[in-house]
Amino acid sequence: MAEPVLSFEQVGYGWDGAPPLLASLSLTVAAGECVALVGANGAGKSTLLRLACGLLAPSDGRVSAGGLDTRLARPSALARVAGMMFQEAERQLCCGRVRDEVAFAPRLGGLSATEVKRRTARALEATALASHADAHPFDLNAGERRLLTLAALIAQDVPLMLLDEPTRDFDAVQLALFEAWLAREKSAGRAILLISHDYDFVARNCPRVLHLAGGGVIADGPPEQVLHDPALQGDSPGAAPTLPALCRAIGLPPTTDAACFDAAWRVACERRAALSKSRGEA
Ligand SMILES: Nc1ncnc2c1ncn2[C@@H]1O[C@H](COP(=O)(O)OP(=O)(O)OP(=O)(O)O)[C@@H](O)[C@H]1O
Repeated sequence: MAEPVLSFEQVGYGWDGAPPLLASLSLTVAAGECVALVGANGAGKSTLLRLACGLLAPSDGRVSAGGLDTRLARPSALARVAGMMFQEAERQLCCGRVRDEVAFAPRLGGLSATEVKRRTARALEATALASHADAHPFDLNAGERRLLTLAALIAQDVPLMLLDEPTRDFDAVQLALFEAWLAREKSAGRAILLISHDYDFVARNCPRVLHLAGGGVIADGPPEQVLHDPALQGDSPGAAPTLPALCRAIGLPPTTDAACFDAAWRVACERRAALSKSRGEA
């Protein structure tokens, strides 16, 4: 079997002076997987993403990204295998022009001027930012700034992308663009680990969900299963995706697929009508 793009082996991590945040945590993410990391505020999700790309080093265990031990690999080598979108886009923007921001990683990676230009143009096109190429990043709106961080990752062209609440600034059009991009990346074999508190988004886009709580992964499975775990509901009450929550409320098997819901609802209605008829009810 191919080596996973990301692996955590018995990883522990704690901030100085605080109790351990993560303990004996193991997980793997393979090429082509789009995995959501969910859990309560403060569970350690952003910390886990920073460990995954080597911005933090584990106190115990081993983190490997693209086959590199993040504790031992050079930052320049790690930047060729993993890239991260921060929770606040502003915190990772460092250039005065949109096109320079997108070109930053390829340029730093020593690529030829032609390749830097090609990647930059492609990333600006994919994120609908080409018309803003000469703008200052802080003159963009919040969703566009978020798209700019995505463009920078696209230009970095890494096998592992770590996205911290990628959809939080998007309007409906930007969200649709992002979801279309995600679908393409999954089929192209990119490994994506993302954090989200939007469980409808997760149910639509992530076939696998990890629930982080108490320092470890306490559930790992499809959204229908993990997002309805009472433990997660306890962490984030009322956050279950709306369609499965509706199924649950009216006694149908949970689904995130509108067509399946429709079919199950019709069958339930027909059964109910047949039952009423057999009882001689009006
Ligand atoms: N630089 C830091 N120094 C000390 N403690 C920190 C630091 N960054 C985060 N923490 C603490 O670590 C814990 C986990 O933070 P983290 O941001 O990883 O959680 P999270 O699950 O991503 O939360 P959220 O959903 O609110 O973004 C929190 O208690 C936080 O206060």
